[in-house]
Amino acid sequence: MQRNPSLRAGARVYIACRDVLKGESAASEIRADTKNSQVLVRKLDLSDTKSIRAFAEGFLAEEKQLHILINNAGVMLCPYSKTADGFETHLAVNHLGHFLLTHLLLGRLKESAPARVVNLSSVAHHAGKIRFHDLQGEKYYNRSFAYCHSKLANVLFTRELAKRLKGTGVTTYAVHPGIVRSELVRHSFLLCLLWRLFSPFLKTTWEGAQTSLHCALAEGLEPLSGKYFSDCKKTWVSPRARNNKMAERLWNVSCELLGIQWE
Ligand SMILES: NC(=O)C1=CN([C@@H]2O[C@H](COP(=O)(O)OP(=O)(O)OC[C@H]3O[C@@H](n4cnc5c(N)ncnc54)[C@H](OP(=O)(O)O)[C@@H]3O)[C@@H](O)[C@H]2O)C=CC1
Ligand SMILES: CC1=C(/C=C/C(C)=C/C=C/C(C)=C/C=O)C(C)(C)CCC1
Repeated sequence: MQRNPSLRAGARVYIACRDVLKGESAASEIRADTKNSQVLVRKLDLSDTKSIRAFAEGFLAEEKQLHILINNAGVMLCPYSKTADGFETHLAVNHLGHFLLTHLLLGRLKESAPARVVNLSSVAHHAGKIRFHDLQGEKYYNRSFAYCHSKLANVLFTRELAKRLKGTGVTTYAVHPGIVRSELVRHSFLLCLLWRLFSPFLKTTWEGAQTSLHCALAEGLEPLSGKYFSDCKKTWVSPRARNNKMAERLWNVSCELLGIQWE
């Protein structure tokens, strides 16, 4: 696949990011590469519900259409911390932030249907559990498992969202991008070392983007809404990720935590 396919197709793309300077530098590269000037950078800090609401408000005022939402941002192996809203950081950034953002933008996605929501998960979801009795990790915290739990939440969110979106023309997919040579390992000295040593065997960021792009752009994926993809193919998920009761409970708890009502 070529670089930046949706931009080459003439789409307007928003880079929603916490570091606007970093976003602008990426946007300049993409503009130069695609000759499409329609790359816009906006501030979005997924660890802060105020920032998510401000981004969504600005976006909805600016844009009458939204066809593809890629919930890509993620953090891994963070030392224990809570966000301004009082949520454990992995849960907040990797799950609740995307959950709230999708909720706020869903009306526009429905109006623009056919439309798609792509949620970045991970093979790490296999080791995840939803610890409803201790969602904020106050009783027990392990930073590797905290990441795995949040990535399971991404698969369960995708599953429940697909169920609720049936018949709307909006479909959704969960993605494992592969093991990618990115900055995700920044909090672990050991993984930074492994990533360097094994760098030639890891996917490049370009390769890592292909499954997300496939789910966002490939024709005929609508019957697979709610499924999990790796290497551009529907792939097996863990038994917990197939648990509809767990998906529904996580949905309800997420709404309660965020103080939202999702019909
Ligand atoms: N790399 C891999 O091997 C794998 C990655 N994944 C998933 O892929 C997705 C992309 O990760 P990857 O590109 O590898 O990792 P990177 O760390 O390179 O990219 C993650 C991005 O998320 C952004 N981000 C982090 N916190 C926030 C926040 N609070 N608000 C807004 N943006 C934020 C980062 O912003 P900033 O640039 O400012 O740091 C960064 O741009 C993640 O969801 C990850 O879990 C899944 C499986 C394997
Ligand atoms: C042991 C080992 C590796 C480690 C892989 C790990 C630890 C991957 C974790 C990936 C995660 C958690 C991705 C994010 O979701 C390498 C570097 C592949 C090289 C071969 C030896």
